[in-house]
Amino acid sequence: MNIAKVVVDVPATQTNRVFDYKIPSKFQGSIHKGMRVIVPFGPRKIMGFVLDLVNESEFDRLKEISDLMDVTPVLTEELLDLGEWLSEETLSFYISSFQAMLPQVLKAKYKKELHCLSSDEIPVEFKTLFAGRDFITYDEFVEREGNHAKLQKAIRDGLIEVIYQVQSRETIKKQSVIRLNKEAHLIEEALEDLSKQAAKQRQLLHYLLEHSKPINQKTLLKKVNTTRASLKPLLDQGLLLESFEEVYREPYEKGKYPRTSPLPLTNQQEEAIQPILNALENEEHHVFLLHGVTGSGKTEVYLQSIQEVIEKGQEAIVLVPEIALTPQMVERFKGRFGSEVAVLHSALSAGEKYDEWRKIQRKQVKVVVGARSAIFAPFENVGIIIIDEEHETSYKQEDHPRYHARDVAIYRGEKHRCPVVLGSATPTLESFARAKKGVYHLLSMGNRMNNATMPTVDLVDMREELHKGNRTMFSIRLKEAMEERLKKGEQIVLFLNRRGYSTFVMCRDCGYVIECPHCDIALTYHRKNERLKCHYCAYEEKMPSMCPECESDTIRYFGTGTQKVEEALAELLPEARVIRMDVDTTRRKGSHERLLTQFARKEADILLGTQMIAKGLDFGNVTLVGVLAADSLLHLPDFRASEKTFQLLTQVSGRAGRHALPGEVVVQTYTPEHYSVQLASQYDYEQFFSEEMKLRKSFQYPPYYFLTLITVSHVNQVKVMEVTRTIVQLLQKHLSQQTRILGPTPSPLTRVKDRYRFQCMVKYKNEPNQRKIIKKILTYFESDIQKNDLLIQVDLQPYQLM
Ligand SMILES: Nc1ncnc2c1ncn2[C@@H]1O[C@H](COP(=O)(O)OP(=O)(O)OP(=O)(O)O)[C@@H](O)[C@H]1O
Ligand SMILES: [Zn+2]
Ligand SMILES: [Zn+2]
Repeated sequence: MNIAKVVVDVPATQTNRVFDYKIPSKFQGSIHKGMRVIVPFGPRKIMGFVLDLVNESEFDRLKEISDLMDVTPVLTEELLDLGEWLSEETLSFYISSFQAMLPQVLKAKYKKELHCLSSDEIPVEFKTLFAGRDFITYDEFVEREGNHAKLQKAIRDGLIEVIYQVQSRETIKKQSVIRLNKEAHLIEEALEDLSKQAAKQRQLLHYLLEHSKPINQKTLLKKVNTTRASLKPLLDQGLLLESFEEVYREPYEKGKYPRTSPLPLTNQQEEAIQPILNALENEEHHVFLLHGVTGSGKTEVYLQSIQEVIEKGQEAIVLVPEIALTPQMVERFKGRFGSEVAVLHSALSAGEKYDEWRKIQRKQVKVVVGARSAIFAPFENVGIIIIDEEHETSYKQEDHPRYHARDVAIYRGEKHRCPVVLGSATPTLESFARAKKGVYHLLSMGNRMNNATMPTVDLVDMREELHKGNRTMFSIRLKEAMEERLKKGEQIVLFLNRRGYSTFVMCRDCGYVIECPHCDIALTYHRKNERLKCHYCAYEEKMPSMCPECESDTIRYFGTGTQKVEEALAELLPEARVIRMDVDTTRRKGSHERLLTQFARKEADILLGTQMIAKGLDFGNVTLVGVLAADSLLHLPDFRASEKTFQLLTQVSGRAGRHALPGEVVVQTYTPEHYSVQLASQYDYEQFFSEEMKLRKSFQYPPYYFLTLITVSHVNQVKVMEVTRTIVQLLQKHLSQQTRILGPTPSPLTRVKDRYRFQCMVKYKNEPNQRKIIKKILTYFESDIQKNDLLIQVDLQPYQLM
């Protein structure tokens, strides 16, 4: 094999294919599929991935590969195949897909260098700059000289050449290790010769003689309570030897987690796990939907399935939502499987992530627990893939490649012939519908552990509070319930949904929300021209000055933040100790963990937070959960608004009364009659499912229809409108009659970073040629995209409609 097929690091339509490169003889036999290489491309050198090795090329005069970046492949053959599939599925560039599967540090960095070709002839100012060196970095030129015209002339005159160097960002952490460099009797002799004053040096030698093992320098210095200064002479005399050895950056301390063993399963856990174990045994690919109420013990089912996988000598991938990847969650996996577990979490530093990834790549671990991108873990013998809280929208990547981790999981599960388990108390309508149709295998756990009752939910109508003259954000019911808990020393979780405030308009008197007459979603308020707009169909109207329903003038847009709640709490219950958890208080590394530990140690009475506290927390002493504004999600311009509200209310309620003490939930709402609020308060998923499905059917949304969202953006508004209109016309011409194309209409975010955004939405049942057509449309606009900074984003299966 002397020719390599390479995908190059240039994300553009013309370069989105493989290029053939000759393998120079010095690299013959050492280049393998899945390695990163450096190749000449136009005037520069860039990074590329080797997809295949062949003997023949249809092109002659091939350029040669310049260098290798890896010793062993970073992508397995399975992942290479997956990357190609992913690009086709999501209409992304191959290079973006491959890079999405790898840790950030494996992305190439490009550095420009100026090389001096003739030190005699270069102008004098360059002579001083180069100061006799063959080359300098471009950065140094910018800093010290910066005259581009002169540089360009020197390049034209052939005196200076620009060379692009591809660099790897990988860094490997090394630590200094100290060992004896002579036999024991020689060291003892040396000890006798040491001067009396060199007490610390003597201690060092004694210590190493006693322990006779190489030791980490830091540990050694600490043990002997000294510094490098006393070590240095011993190294210089050759009595001791220092070496540098690779270590992993360990974000999670070893041995910190007490080991747990499998719990005897309850009957319903037993029934749920059996089909999974059968699939494992028969090496069959099935997708299981584990529908288990909060606190039903889903995690134990995962753990014992994984146990089985490990015993078979296989590997497990577990996805949990980013915000649920709490220390508590990590502990449950590390507690059971110890150092067999790698954790991939966005809060880790780039270096830590790289090290965790290498443990997987080197097969030093058997389990990876991580957020979305952990689905690309380079295991080669996957035995199970688990997606916890499968309804979470963070499993969809909102950037190139726009993939959903569930789809990737199922694709990999098929390849490895292994089960995929989707778990949730509130599955997505898509998944539950598939389970009902028998595409997925439904496993149900309807009871909590030890048949603990679900907490009772009180719906408090905030309109009535207002009528009673209570204008605070806490209802009388919630206030009393909190006081009661404070007295008893029990704990409270207060939940506020931060997202989507101030966008929809609601009457505070009667709870009326203004919606689009055609789309069943709330209209969005635009402060600038005082208008309400629909972001699906371009319908708009004037912001009314009084409620169309009850003629009250208290109609206004809606919203409040956690900080405001904290202040209000301090006034209402001055004696309560409050921990606020939101993006602001958890920005620093480790702060998330610190706050939760404080709460677990009962150093606070109230945990106040956003989405972050809705998932996965398991505190026995929490007996009250308060939801401050249950409606805030309900009126987002998103057809999934009701589903999201139902999910969130169920998850938040699930935090109360999980152990011995019974729980209570107080939900404050302006629309207590809404079916998603009502049914969440009754824990009636099935009923919610059937109500919501009816609506989806009549308004033609998923899971009955598929959606494609195309968003166009550019600095020139007229251009954006024109391009979007053309796209709509092309789609109308080439897609089938039954397919509906909505738009062009301004995107909900009409301008981002000075770029205007327009969109159109395709609703379809069956469009086998859609990808091909959209690809053609993209090619049609290619030169505008390349030269005029036009951006066309295509999202097949959009989750984020804002
Ligand atoms: N077989 C068992 N025997 C005893 N205790 C168990 C068993 N299985 C689970 N538990 C305990 O029950 C509690 C709830 O379980 P777990 O957190 O796994 O539920 P879950 O279904 O994942 O809930 P959520 O969806 O709310 O995260 C945990 O404290 C767990 O340790
Ligand atoms: Zn509309
Ligand atoms: Zn009203």
